[in-house]
Amino acid sequence: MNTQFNPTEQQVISFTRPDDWHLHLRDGAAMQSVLSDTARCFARAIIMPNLNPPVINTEQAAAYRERILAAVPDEMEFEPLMTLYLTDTTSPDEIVCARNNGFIHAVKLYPAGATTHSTAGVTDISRCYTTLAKMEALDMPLLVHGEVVDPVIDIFDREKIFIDRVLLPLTQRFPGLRIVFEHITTREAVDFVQTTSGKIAATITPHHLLLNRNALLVGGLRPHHYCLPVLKREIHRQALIEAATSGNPRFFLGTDSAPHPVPLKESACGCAGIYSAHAAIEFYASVFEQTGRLDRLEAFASFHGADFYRLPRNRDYITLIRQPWKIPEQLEFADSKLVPLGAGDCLNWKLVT
Ligand SMILES: NC(=O)N[C@@H](CC(=O)O)C(=O)O
Ligand SMILES: [Zn+2]
Ligand SMILES: [Zn+2]
Repeated sequence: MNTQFNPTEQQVISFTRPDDWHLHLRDGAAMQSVLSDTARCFARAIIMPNLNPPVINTEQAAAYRERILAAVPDEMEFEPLMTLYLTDTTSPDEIVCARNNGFIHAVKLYPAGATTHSTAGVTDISRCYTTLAKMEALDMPLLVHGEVVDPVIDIFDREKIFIDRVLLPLTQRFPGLRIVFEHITTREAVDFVQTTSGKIAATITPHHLLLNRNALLVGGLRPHHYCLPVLKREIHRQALIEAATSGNPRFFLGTDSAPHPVPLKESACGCAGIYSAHAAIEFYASVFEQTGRLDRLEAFASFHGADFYRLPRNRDYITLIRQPWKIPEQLEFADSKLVPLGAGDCLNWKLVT
């Protein structure tokens, strides 16, 4: 670690307060222990609905929103942007209800069995066509966990194949539907988002920018680097870095911060999910700095997502200073602990709070 002062290096960055466009807050005591990590930095976040049981209607989303707001520490401000979990039986009327409610900003598609808490997800997208048509008509965005669940498809190919089998046909059938391809992990996903004529954007996580699959598998199995979609080869990580730092407004920040307690990660069958909220903006800053594109961090973190969701950009600012600090090995998580992304590592940037 080089902590010597280098006068040619930028020491402070200030920019418009960012939002997190993909976040798992969980519920109850678990939510209570992670919420301030997000609220210290982000003004708003798109809240994933994969609770157990999932958030499938407007009433449940409104109640969840109230629980989140009640858990925000007094000295912080934070706006949860709610989503509904799409099922085979979500009705067009439910979309109308969600749209009229005003707090619901999107509907999330989990292919059944694709990821954590997705058993109630969609078994066949054609069952949702009338509901998707209503979303298109009411301009309600669809958020997508983009992986096929076909057991014969290799796990490293599940995103790529999802594009051809599901996403491309979906954009052709519903050209007016706004879609966010969540937590993209492959060069193919980057290419698709860049070139499609559909109204598509994508979120990119800090862990997929920082790590390739060696971080999961070399030198021993590292369960805290296991997430879905699973980490990919270095060429894919490079494509994601290029996309995130390109200035293209179709790419924006979404941490997919997904906390799980240590015993469920360090297990014979460990859960998918990486926790990054404790240092999210600092992780992104280090990636953008390494690429020589700190000047493009603000647009990626604070403008592109708000513009896509047609929400006003935030008006206040955050400041990061160059101050090396060590990420804790563990954090409290309800009555357990979690191991955060970068545990024990040093970060050069620190958010001033
Ligand atoms: N990303 C993950 O690996 N896990 C997420 C679910 C998801 O976003 O797919 C979770 O809820 O734990
Ligand atoms: Zn997902
Ligand atoms: Zn997620």
